[in-house]
Order: sequence, then structure tokens, then C-alpha cells
Amino acid sequence: MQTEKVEEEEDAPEEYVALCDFTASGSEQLSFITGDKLLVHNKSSADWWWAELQGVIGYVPASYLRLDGAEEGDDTSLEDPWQDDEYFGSYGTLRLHLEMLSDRSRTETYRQVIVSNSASLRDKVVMDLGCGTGIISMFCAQLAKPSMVYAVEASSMVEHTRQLVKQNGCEEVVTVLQGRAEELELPEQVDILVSEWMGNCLLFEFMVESVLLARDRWLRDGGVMWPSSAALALVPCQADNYYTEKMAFWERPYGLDFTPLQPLAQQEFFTKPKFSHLIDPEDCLSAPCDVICLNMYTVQVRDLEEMKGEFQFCVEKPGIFHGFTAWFTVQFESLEMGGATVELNTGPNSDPTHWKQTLFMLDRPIQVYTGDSIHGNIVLRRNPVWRRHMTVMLHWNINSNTDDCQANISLNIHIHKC
Ligand SMILES: N=C(N)NCC[C@H]1O[C@@H](n2cnc3c(N)ncnc32)[C@H](O)[C@@H]1O
Repeated sequence: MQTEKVEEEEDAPEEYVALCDFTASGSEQLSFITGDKLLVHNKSSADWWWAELQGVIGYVPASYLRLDGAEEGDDTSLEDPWQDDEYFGSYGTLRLHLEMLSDRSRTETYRQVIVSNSASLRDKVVMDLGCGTGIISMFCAQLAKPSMVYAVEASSMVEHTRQLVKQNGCEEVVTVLQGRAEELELPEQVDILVSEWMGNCLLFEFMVESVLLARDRWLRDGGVMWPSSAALALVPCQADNYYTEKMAFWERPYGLDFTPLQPLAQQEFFTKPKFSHLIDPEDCLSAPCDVICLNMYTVQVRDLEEMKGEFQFCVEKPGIFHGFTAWFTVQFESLEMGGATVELNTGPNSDPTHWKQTLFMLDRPIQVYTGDSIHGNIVLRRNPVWRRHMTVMLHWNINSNTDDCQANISLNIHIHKC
């Protein structure tokens, strides 16, 4: 591409270096690999910049880049890749705790786990990792008779947690400790490590890393993890309302043709997940499948860097394939041999939760028919810079045996950063 000399002096583009690989999804994005030097011409938004690499121009994710020549230490934003000040700051106020406590499906599930294991909890030592207001710890103290519950909380909420434990007569059993669980010193190993660590798309926030580090350090051999396992579920779906709201809108607003804005709408709205999606079961085009499964006893922190899953969906009814919807389930094994496993399911056929579901939109909808096969794989890649973030890549193909389908849809790659 010729970059002709411009008349007036523009802001000279800044040179940035790529901190990790990025694969474009769509012609308006620019792929690069770690170490590439990109010229940033326009920081069009906080997340996406207009940049040039070897004469090719496109959108790039800003969080993957660092100003060239800035050493790791110089860049203050990289001093806090866990963004802990912001993260634990957000849990120091009531807003998120009210949201979690108001989620009856979530909170009642943890209560049911304690009640159904109350006999086996007798005289056990429990750690409640990321206890927040201490609700799970107080369930343990009120509904069972453990010998000790270490309620661990890193945010400033902890001072209120101590008050709540005392207010509810649990101070004999519950010891509240402030700090990151993986850095704390406990006086003893624990028999049960219970935690409500799940984020959007199961892993966002990556609090799970803290749970695994605490497991390796404080859970005694033969101890129990609650949740014991977790799974990310995926389903191809229709999302006509969302598509109409964000894309079809530009076709004829107030009698005018705004379709030239549709590529921008695609870039701005459909290249990142919609976390607050509530999918109607009727919009599922097939049965869901678990694409990523975590065994909380064996999964390692290093496994979290990149998790892959295959999928094969058989379309059960004709419809418009707008995207994929993801949610998670977690399982709590019984402390008694052969006892019933308790499950928290955040999917469309269960009671709604504050996590809702996550919608990944395709860059263009596709008509599908009963019997079509949508198969491919999903890759969750943890952001090498921002440790609480990840990128989700979906590759899929459609094999259709309907006569009027011209050819199988080519390989489609979607990248969503969240
Ligand atoms: N997605 C969620 N369930 N978030 C709940 C997170 C709760 O655990 C707390 N928390 C998260 N990570 C940690 C950690 N490593 N150590 C202690 N508390 C933590 C956080 O302050 C909040 O109260």
C-alpha cells in the first residue's frame, strides 16, 4: 500500500512492539507475532488501534502491545498485570457481593452442598477461599460441625466479614484471615478447600489460579476440592434480537441508508463476547456439549495458559446460525463414598444466575438446516500480559447435505478478547 506524503504535519505514528501473537478474525484486523514492530496511526478506541505492519493496515488489540523502547519496568500498567488494585477494590464494596448473594441458584447450591455433607463435615478443617462476606463459612458453622473454617479474603470487605461472623455467633468455628490465599500462612493443612471462584465463561478473572496454588499448598493428601470439577458448555444458536439491535439497525434508520457503518458495527460489537446474554432455550440450534473440562484435583496452573476443546453439533432444526453461546457447570462431589454429586448449572435450562450466559457472534449469520454438522474447536488463550483476561478462538466448519447449499462453508476463525 503506497503511503503518499501528507501535506499538513500529522501526528507521527508511534512504534509499538507486540508482546504476544495475534491472529486476525476478519479482513479489518491485522495479524502479528510476538516481537513485531507495528506503527500505530490511530488509537480509535481503548481496546482496538489502527496500525500498520510491513505496509498492511488494520485493527490490532491494544492490550497486546507495548510502546517500543519502554522497558518492562518503565510501563507502570505492566507493574500490575493482575490489576489487583482495581480487582480487589471492586470486591471491597457491596455491589458485587450483593449481586452474588442475590443469586439464589448460586448461593442455595453452596448451602445444599454443606447440608448434604453435614455429617461428614464434623471435625473437619475447611478453607473458604475468597469468602467475600463469609456466607459459605457461616453455612458451614451453622449447618455442620467442622472443627475450623479458615475464611480467607483479600479485599477490604474482610473487616465487615469479621463483624458478620461475630454477629451470627460463628466466631468459635470461623477464623477470618485477610490476604491472598496463595500467600497466606495457615497453621495447618485443610481437609476441604471450598471456593466460589467462577467468572464469566468460567475462567474470566482467573481466580482459579489462586485456588490451584492454595490446593497445592494447603489441601492435605486425600482432601476434597469443592467444586471438584468444572465444564465449559457451548451451543450454536440464533440471536436475532441482538443481531437486529446491533447490525440490522443500520439498514434503514429513519428512512436513511446507514449500511456503510455495518463493518464498524461488526468490529465494535461482534469482536468481543456479550457477557450479559440470556439465551432462550428455543434459540439453541442443537444440543450443547462440554468443550472444556477441568478436574480440580489434577489441573495445573500451566494448563490454564491454553485450553482447547473439540465440538461437533448436529443441527436439530432449521434456523439462522448467528453465533455460539457458552456457559459453565460445576460439580461438588459428596464427602461420603457413593453419595450424590451436587451440580450448579448456569445454562439456559436451569434457574438463571448472575453469570447469565456468554454470546459469541459470527461476523455474518448463516442459514442452517436440520442434519447439518457444525464441527470445529475452541481455544481459550490466557492473555500473556493481562493475567485476568483471555482470548477465545472458535474455528468451525459446516457440512450440509441440503441440495440448495452451494458448498460447505469455509473454515471460519473468530477471535474474541475478553
Ligand atoms: N468470580 C468470583 N466468584 N469472584 C469472587 C471473588 C471473591 O474472592 C476474593 N478473592 C479473589 N481472589 C482471591 C485470592 N487470591 N485470595 C483471597 N481472596 C480472593 C475476592 O476479593 C472476592 O471477594
